[in-house]
Amino acid sequence: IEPISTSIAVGMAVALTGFLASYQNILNYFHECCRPEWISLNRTGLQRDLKTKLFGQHIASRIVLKAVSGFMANKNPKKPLVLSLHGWTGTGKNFVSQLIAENIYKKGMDSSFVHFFTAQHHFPNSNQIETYKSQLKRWIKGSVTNCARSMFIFDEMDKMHPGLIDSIKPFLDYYEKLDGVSYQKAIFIFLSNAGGESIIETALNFWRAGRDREEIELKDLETALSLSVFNNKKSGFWHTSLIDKHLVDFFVPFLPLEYRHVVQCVLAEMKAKNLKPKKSVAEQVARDLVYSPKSERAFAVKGCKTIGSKLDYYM
Ligand SMILES: Nc1ncnc2c1ncn2[C@@H]1O[C@H](COP(=O)(O)OP(=O)(O)OP(=O)(O)O)[C@@H](O)[C@H]1O
Repeated sequence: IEPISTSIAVGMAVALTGFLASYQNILNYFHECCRPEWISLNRTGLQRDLKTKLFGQHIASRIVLKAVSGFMANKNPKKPLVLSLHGWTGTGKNFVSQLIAENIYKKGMDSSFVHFFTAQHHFPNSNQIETYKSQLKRWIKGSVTNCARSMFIFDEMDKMHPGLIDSIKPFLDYYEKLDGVSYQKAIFIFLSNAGGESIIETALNFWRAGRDREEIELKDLETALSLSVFNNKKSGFWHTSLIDKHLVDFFVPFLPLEYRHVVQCVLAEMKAKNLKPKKSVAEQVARDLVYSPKSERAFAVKGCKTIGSKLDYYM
């Protein structure tokens, strides 16, 4: 072996390795991949967003921050994080999922590791359940194989076929590995209106008693989120099966929104649209919404849901 050519060959190999490593680094820098540079919790960011962007949801805010930061700080979770978000329409369930995604994934909801399903859009035909089941299972397995820190959001959970929910149950469980894949670092978020009416009832009792909304505690809503409530035909079946096996880690109640929260939503929407926030216009928009019960006008029937489109009309 000739020493000079050997040194040149070794030198070239080292240089090539170095080049490939830096090329990989550059690639990772520009192209989303399953690494901490792209996926890691910004706890301060999540805390700030929940405090400043989410209105009227002190309980949800607290639970979500604790649940997500505890889970993400755990290097070896025993099971995936499963959150079940409940409440009336337009109260912020999708919005909170978005805030979670934005503070974990650099690309937020646009991340290729965040998967969003909605019952009526993705699984519309009940006669195709078997196809949906195998597609969904394959999708979840493929995604988690690709990246353990994947997030799955299921909207309109109360409209999902029970068979489909059954098919995802194994992924939520305490298995170390399922067919060679570990799901323990994934996050599953279920959104539904189930329990919404009972949450409103509790909030209304506080309102009528002239008590501060912030005084409402999770334990006050426990009945609303209890099995007995979910156990009705309309919204119950899926929950029973998940609760029975203790697969849901946190039930997160969303309170109905009041006039003052709607005003905050309108002002936030103005800011988002680069419009100069005008309180008088925000109050006008909020005043023109429908509230329930009619006599007391306690809670906005559609929460903050239609604000975006309404604002165009008022400005
Ligand atoms: N509590 C809130 N704080 C701030 N903004 C809110 C809140 N609730 C709703 N919004 C605004 O209204 C929009 C619609 O709300 P969102 O989609 O989160 O409602 P939802 O609870 O998921 O309703 P649904 O049950 O009908 O799906 C959000 O994108 C956000 O801009």
